[in-house]
Amino acid sequence: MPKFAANLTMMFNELPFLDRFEAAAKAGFKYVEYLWPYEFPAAELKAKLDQFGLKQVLFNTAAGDISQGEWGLSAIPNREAEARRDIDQALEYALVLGCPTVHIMAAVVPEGESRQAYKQTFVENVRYASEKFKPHGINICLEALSPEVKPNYLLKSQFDTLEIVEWVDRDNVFVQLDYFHAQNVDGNLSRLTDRLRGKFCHIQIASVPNRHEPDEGEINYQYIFDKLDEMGYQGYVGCEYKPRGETVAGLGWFEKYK
Ligand SMILES: O=C(O)C(=O)[C@H](O)CO
Ligand SMILES: [Mg+2]
Repeated sequence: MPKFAANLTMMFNELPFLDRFEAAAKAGFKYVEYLWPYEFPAAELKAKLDQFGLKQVLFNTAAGDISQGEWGLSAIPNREAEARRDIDQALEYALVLGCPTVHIMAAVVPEGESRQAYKQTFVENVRYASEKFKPHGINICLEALSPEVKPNYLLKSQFDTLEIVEWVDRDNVFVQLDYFHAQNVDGNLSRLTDRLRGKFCHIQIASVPNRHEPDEGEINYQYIFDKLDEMGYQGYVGCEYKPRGETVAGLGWFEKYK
């Protein structure tokens, strides 16, 4: 049965962020993920995890200056020093939080820039991170984002991500298989899951097209969850969706998994 993680960035927005840990635990979650921890001291977040018996299973490297359209620095040529500081910071947080996986964000590729140069830079920074994280048993995942969500992001298709993972060629670097983006770009989710077998270490879910709870829309998630069980998938499934309304009211789908 899948191990579901509440995404505290997207869910429980009725509450201030630091109150979402208790809400997630009360709703029956044992695991949490969220995009970025850096607004808070790692020790404060760890105390929240411990207070409510939660395990942190994923977070991201810093996004850069979102107001300037940045969405990750690790693929931007000539910004390697900043990217590697972000990677080092992510490692510090992962060690305090006891988090097994970090999503290294790539970058948006501005019109006219060389995608190949961005890919090369990303590979080199991910290899740097792999070496730093490996002694601590921490995995890295890389994620494709659909253009409707993040236009011109370096990774669009799951096969863009697979190309980078195989190019990096390190045993602690994997695909972050977000079925919302995968359905929007690649489709054919069952065959895609088979093709990525052994290459993904973290999954995220949301309905398509509205990115709500997984109990609506065009993806038959029960079929996907059963397939993951049959494959023996042992990772986590991040609930990275925007609740239709009040978060707990939308958790009927989750009842049978508690
Ligand atoms: O946008 C997503 O789907 C993600 O999982 C990243 O954390 C942020 O782009
Ligand atoms: Mg995602």
